[in-house]
Amino acid sequence: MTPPPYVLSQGVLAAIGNALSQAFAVGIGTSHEASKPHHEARPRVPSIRQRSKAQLPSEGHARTIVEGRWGMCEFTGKCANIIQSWNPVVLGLLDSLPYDEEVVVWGRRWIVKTSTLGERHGYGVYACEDIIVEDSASCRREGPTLFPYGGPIYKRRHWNMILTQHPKWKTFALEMDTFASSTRRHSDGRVIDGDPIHSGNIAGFINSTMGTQPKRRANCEWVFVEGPPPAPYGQTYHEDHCLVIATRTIRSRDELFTHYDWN
Ligand SMILES: C[S@@+](CC[C@H](N)C(=O)[O-])C[C@H]1O[C@@H](n2cnc3c(N)ncnc32)[C@H](O)[C@@H]1O
Repeated sequence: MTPPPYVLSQGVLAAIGNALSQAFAVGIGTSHEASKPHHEARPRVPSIRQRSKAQLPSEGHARTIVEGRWGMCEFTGKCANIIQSWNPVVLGLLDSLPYDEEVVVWGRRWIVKTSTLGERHGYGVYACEDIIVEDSASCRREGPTLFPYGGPIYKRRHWNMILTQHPKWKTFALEMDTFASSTRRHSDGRVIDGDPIHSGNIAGFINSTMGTQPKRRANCEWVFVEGPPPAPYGQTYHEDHCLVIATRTIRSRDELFTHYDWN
């Protein structure tokens, strides 16, 4: 009888681990790992030897390994389609997002630097030019588009599976499908993994007005848009997308704030 996986010898497990890590050593977009002083050290995916017994492949079920946000994620075969390859440039985002340096994203100049909330709250996004929202914009969502909220898109239940494997990840996940059920296109809600370190997602650095002292006023918000982003960005890549929209005039050197529960 074949022994159950939990009695495999350490040597066999180590050999499997080595083979797998050679085959799938490259994570998605880790190019600016070096310049992230405000971020916690990224927890490395444990080697197979360190993993709990429950995460080892079950008997008779083919294991598929796919690239995760950084490092590897493992899933059984039926979940192998969860990862969409992500290239920030396709959506007009930068493949590397420097700090303290002006960048141009979607035709406007921005800088990512320490937030006005204070160093312990990390970075924030600042405008480097005025962005005028006309009083005549009757609906706040008619304001100018700033940039997309970009990153690989997962089904909610698959994202939850990834998180159970990586409980220490600081996540920047944005729910795409929170709008009314009558207009839902997907039965399973989708999530954008907007980690700015790995996806060039500048929107991931926008801080919340929640609990701020003195009170900050939101000057932008993220919205769901059905259909692909405007040309020339992500035309064929995206079925739907999320955008950050200015909701009131933003002056050069203003930090962007929106309202979300960051706790
Ligand atoms: C989407 S990130 C924003 C970018 C973040 N400052 C960074 O450097 O990664 C959300 C995180 O920023 C911090 N944050 C955002 N809004 C905040 C607020 N109003 N007060 C304190 N911390 C806040 C919290 O640590 C939160 O988990």
